[in-house]
Amino acid sequence: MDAAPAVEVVGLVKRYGDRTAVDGLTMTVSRGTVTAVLGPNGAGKTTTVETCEGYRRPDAGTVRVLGLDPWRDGARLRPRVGVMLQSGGIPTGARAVEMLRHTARLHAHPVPVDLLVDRLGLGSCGRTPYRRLSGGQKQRLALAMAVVGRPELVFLDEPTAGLDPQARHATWELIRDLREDGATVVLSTHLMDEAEQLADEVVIIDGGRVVAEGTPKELCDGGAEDALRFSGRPGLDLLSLLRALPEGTTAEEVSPGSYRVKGGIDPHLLATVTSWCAQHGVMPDRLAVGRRTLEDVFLELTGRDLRA
Ligand SMILES: Nc1ncnc2c1ncn2[C@@H]1O[C@H](COP(=O)(O)OP(=O)(O)OP(=O)(O)O)[C@@H](O)[C@H]1O
Repeated sequence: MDAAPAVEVVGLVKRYGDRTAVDGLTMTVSRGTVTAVLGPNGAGKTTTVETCEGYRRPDAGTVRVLGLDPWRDGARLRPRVGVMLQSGGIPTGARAVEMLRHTARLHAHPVPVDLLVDRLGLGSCGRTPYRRLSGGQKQRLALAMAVVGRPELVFLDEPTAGLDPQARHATWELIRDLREDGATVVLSTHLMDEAEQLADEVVIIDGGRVVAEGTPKELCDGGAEDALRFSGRPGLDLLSLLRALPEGTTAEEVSPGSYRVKGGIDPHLLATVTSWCAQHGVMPDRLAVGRRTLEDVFLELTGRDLRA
């Protein structure tokens, strides 16, 4: 069997005019995994993924997808790779399920269309022209089109953006089943719970480079002593807080309005922080003690929350 990784990107550089969107990015996606690509807006996720899909040519570096060059070997890769686009590519007058049946016929062993229609709740809009579908219906149709050919590798760009919770869970189940069947899934997302729920590996991109990668557990455990975290209004007087805390404690504002206190976390320290907040009219929102969440890791690395 072909042992090449599903995706191997080495030193990728991509520029738009004098703007460098991807700046020496290196990442590997192992076969049979779900990898979440996270990053703030403008980090270079879409450019990287579009290069892997063969839509963009690298300015430097190499990209291999299933062992092939997506720019040159597009024709060989197309039947093996599913791509979910955020928009475009579908004629506006085409009827949803007809489009899906048409796509299925192009593949040797498609997933039964009725099954997909049922699982993604597309039954009610089967005869609706594409232009009349709601945003969520378009999104689900794009997902169905990406997976109907049983691809070995699927790229999903924010697959659940704008979906209601029910459709989101149906999508997550479908992604889990794809992995169960041995497919590799690369998904870009803004949703931490999506990454935490689905991803075997997480790659965090910022400024066109990978700033962290690993399993969600590795990323959350990495170098972290326990800390107390809370949110409040930005710009709290941390010197005043520190004066109330035992020596050796640190307190910082990791991003505007997000605070982290480290060192000797115990009930006494927790009480001191909440009492300081009470004295200063601060409601410590999302107060938590313990291991970092993926969201904390992201915030600490990029200084921004995912939607910033
Ligand atoms: N076609 C283009 N022409 C010029 N600049 C572009 C183009 N596409 C992207 N860029 C710029 O390249 C950088 C990376 O953009 P990219 O879309 O890859 O980031 P992203 O991480 O996918 O962001 P988002 O989460 O907002 O989709 C940004 O600064 C963006 O403005």
